[in-house]
Amino acid sequence: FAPAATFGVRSVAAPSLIELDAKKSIEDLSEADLKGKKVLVRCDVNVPLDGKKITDDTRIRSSIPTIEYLKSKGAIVTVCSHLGRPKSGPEDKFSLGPCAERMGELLGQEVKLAPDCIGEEVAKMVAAAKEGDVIMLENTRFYKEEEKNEPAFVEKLAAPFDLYVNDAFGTAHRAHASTEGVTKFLKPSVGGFLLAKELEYLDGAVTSGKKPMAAIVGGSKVSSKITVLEALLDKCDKVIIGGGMVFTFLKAKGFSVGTSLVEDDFVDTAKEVLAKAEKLGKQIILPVDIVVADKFDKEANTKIVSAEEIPDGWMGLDNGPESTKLQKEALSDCKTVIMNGPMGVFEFEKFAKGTFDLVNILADLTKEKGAITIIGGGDSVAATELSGRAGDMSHISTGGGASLELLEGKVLPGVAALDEA
Ligand SMILES: Nc1ncnc2c1ncn2[C@@H]1O[C@H](COP(=O)(O)OP(=O)(O)O)[C@@H](O)[C@H]1O
Ligand SMILES: O=C(OP(=O)(O)O)[C@H](O)COP(=O)(O)O
Repeated sequence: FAPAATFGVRSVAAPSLIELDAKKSIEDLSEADLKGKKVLVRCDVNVPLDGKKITDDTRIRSSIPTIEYLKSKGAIVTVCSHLGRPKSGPEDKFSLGPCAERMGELLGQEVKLAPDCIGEEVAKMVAAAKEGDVIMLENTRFYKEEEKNEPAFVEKLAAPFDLYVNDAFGTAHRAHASTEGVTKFLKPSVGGFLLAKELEYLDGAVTSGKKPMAAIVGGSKVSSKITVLEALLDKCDKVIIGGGMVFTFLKAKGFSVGTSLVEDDFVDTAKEVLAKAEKLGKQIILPVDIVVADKFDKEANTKIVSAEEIPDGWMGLDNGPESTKLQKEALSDCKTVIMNGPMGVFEFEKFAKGTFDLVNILADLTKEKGAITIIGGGDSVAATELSGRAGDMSHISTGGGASLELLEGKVLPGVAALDEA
């Protein structure tokens, strides 16, 4: 790996996809390394919420083995994570309270929520904790310095701890204070079980993935994910675009998109992606019909329109049935499929069909044709669990953007920054 200091906010290309064996894991630590030691564990407990109710706890459940292991070795465990994308400081709706409570239920012990992620109160709580205790710090993104990876903040975050474990696969593509910066202040800095499991599976599936290979990219994080698409065209035979990602592409093609989600700054990127696909002779499958709504509401009035004729004042919130047919046809010969991002606002029943139908298509592809299907991302996994077909997929990944960047051939900064084995 290149030295961590050379990594920016996004990951960088590397000659080999993942040199996991080159990185230290918690299993490389001795009893003495852990007994009575204060361990900062970076998890990704960025779960989907309906108010304060967790609608899918996959990411929390996946974090448990590493925490149990550390406890069993007599460590004092403190978990940190972000939740959502708070814009300006602490906001109650982004509090990690529900995650601490759920983690406590899963561990069968209290997980105390610290009032902050840095500062005196946190230091006191950690100092007073006993072997086997688990504390959760409040949302690291309540400080803008987290995403900026500012050394002064990193130092404060690291201060109460002896060592660091990164188990946040879902955030490993971000070079943030709690995923990358902190490794410069805490030694050893090692990977946890979830991180290792994800990298191991995805490395195999991607480097020796059978062709034809397809990537399905939807959801609402347009600017995060549109930049990955160009590179994905090199790896994949087909790219299916859905969800909120669609409208930036439709705009790039010159169609009107009503009040749909569009990131105007990325219309040119969409044009470049379309041009590259044409040059390479790769298929980009965009929806041909869209379920539109007169407002963003579960009770909105809806109708199905051509993707080329979204009326003024209406917003696209799901794929239409003809689009699903096209997707099914395109996927029918694929041997490896990776999906990140739902096809519509599946949280509202009226806009869930495009996502659930596609999930069924993928599950059938695995069951009936033996295709490798990988579903990644908090909301994509939530939708797959909700549909009851999660068990029929080859792999449910806790990382969406992280999986896509791996598929793209990048080394993730959260992994690159860990100690060499
Ligand atoms: N057409 C759309 N317009 C607005 N939001 C959408 C649209 N389609 C899907 N979404 C939203 O995208 C969100 C998930 O996006 P994202 O975070 O990128 O996926 P994941 O968590 O699987 O990585 C969901 O909450 C869903 O409601
Ligand atoms: O949910 C996440 O990513 P994902 O939606 O790509 O799976 C991770 O927690 C990272 O969150 P971020 O995209 O706000 O940095």
